[in-house]
Amino acid sequence: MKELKDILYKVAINAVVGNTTTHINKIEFDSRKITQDDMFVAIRGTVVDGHEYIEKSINLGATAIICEKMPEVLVEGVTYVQVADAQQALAIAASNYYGSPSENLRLIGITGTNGKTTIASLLYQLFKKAGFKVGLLSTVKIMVDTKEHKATHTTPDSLTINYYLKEMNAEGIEYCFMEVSSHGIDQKRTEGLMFEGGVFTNLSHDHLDYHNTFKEYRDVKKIFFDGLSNKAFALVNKDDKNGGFMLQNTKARQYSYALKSYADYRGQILENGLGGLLLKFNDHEVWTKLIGSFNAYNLLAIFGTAELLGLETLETLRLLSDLESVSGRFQYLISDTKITAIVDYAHTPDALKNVLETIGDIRTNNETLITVVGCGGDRDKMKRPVMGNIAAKLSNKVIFTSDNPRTEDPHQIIEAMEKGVEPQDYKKITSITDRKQAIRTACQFAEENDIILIAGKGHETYQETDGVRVDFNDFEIIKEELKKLGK
Ligand SMILES: CC(=O)N[C@H]1[C@@H](OP(=O)(O)OP(=O)(O)OC[C@H]2O[C@@H](n3ccc(=O)[nH]c3=O)[C@H](O)[C@@H]2O)O[C@H](CO)[C@@H](O)[C@@H]1O[C@H](C)C(=O)N[C@@H](C)C(=O)N[C@H](CCC(=O)O)C(=O)O
Ligand SMILES: Nc1ncnc2c1ncn2[C@@H]1O[C@H](COP(=O)(O)OP(=O)(O)OP(=O)(O)O)[C@@H](O)[C@H]1O
Ligand SMILES: N[C@H](CCC[C@H](N)C(=O)O)C(=O)O
Ligand SMILES: [Mg+2]
Repeated sequence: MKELKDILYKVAINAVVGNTTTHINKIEFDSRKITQDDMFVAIRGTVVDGHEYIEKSINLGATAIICEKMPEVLVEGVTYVQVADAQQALAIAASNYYGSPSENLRLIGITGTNGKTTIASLLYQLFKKAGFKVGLLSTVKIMVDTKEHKATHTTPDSLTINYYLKEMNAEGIEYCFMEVSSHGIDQKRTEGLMFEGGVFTNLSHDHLDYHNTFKEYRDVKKIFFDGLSNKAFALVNKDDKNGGFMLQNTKARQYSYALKSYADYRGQILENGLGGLLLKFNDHEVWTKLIGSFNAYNLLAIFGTAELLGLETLETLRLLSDLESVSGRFQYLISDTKITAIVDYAHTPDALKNVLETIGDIRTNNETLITVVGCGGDRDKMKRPVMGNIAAKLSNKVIFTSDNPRTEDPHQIIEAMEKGVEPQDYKKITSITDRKQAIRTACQFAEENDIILIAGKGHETYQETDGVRVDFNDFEIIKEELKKLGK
């Protein structure tokens, strides 16, 4: 129980009707979860308007309502608080309700199109290895030091974020690394959090179904850096043309990392093979088990962050070489007949191109590269032909298949991917809607030393069709299928 006026501390309020000394049991933004003495925050969503559920939430016991528009009929005994932005109000209220937990640990946010999960997860691993208690909020999972919780979003809603940060406080956690998605920024999920640092990875075509234009997407990412305080640091990838843009209006101390230009944290790839990466960071050589040139960027961002957080350089370098790959991020196995199978979460054109080029770089002989890939339903339709094009161009054989069709017809998604394929690549492509069958076919095609890439679903342990999720794990399936075929 907390007093309403304490929960509303620093919330920009336009009007109040009723008593703000009333006691609130908990905060909810979904009327279906309301119980007696809760506060309901009405949010205009992408599907429905939460204002339509005000009456229902009062019937269920809500005694305080936060809304952008006052209802026409006000109920006696209920406190109504009108705000300009309910999502922002929710985030600030959530932080107040849980006792400003972000101020009691060192919170680092990682944003950008690709690399967030990799960087956040590896920073978690690195700081754990350095002996600290660490928290992680990521696409793959939420970690409260060693306790694992299921993640439903890359950046959860503000109530969930603050709930876990509070858990982290109780556990005595010192560092927390979190992914900050563009949806998260746009929906103000991270508003009111005290970040000690922000890291920018890169920006490329993604989520244009949600953000309409690339400019809008880029501007949303910048809002995160605009919001950092002068006590925070901002670390950006200078090789990305939007790196500098992110820093234009930030109050934070500014740092950069780059492989191709001069930066505070400079990197160079000395060796790049299936065995790992040999890198030079500033003047130090470091060997890592991670593979792929894009991981050189991720590792450099990690190196810079660790330095900015005060870890000792040589200790950081030692820990970097100990890091293990993140689940579903260039995760690979080599079979008995020396077929290399790689599972990767590349689900954007840029990520797919990167992964395929990376495999191209580390191929030693002329092995056949077979790619199995699909595109998710109810997501950006523009990326489908682009991904189809890239997959066909950069592989020897391609099997187009389903990712998570969600509510869409899988055949139509595959057709859209096929449309991007150039005539000279037609002969490389096969389309098999059933993902398991597609993986099996790739295994049948593969001969000794060949490489199979299964892209798009990475760590996911399900496949979603028509709102139903069935167990599905690319890595387990490829392992099984290769074994069944005696390969
Ligand atoms: C498109 C999108 O981002 N949607 C998010 C949004 O939901 P919404 O706007 O659709 O909500 P809505 O259904 O219109 O409902 C509006 C309001 O009415 C309320 N409501 C609704 C029904 C009811 O009976 N009673 C009621 O009170 C809802 O609780 C909500 O507050 O707000 C919800 C609460 O925070 C999110 O869970 C939901 O994420 C959905 C599930 C989602 O799929 N999001 C994805 C796209 C996402 O956020 N992805 C990013 C990462 C992407 C990436 O980088 O790859 C992420 O951070 O995970
Ligand atoms: N620095 C990078 N630059 C480009 N591509 C990358 C980079 N790091 C990882 N990738 C590729 O992008 C895919 C997604 O990586 P990761 O999960 O780390 O990104 P993310 O930003 O968390 O993505 P999401 O928004 O989907 O959660 C990886 O599977 C890999 O193929
Ligand atoms: N966070 C991303 C993940 C996409 C992963 C891909 N497998 C898909 O289902 O489209 C999203 O929800 O858009
Ligand atoms: Mg992620």
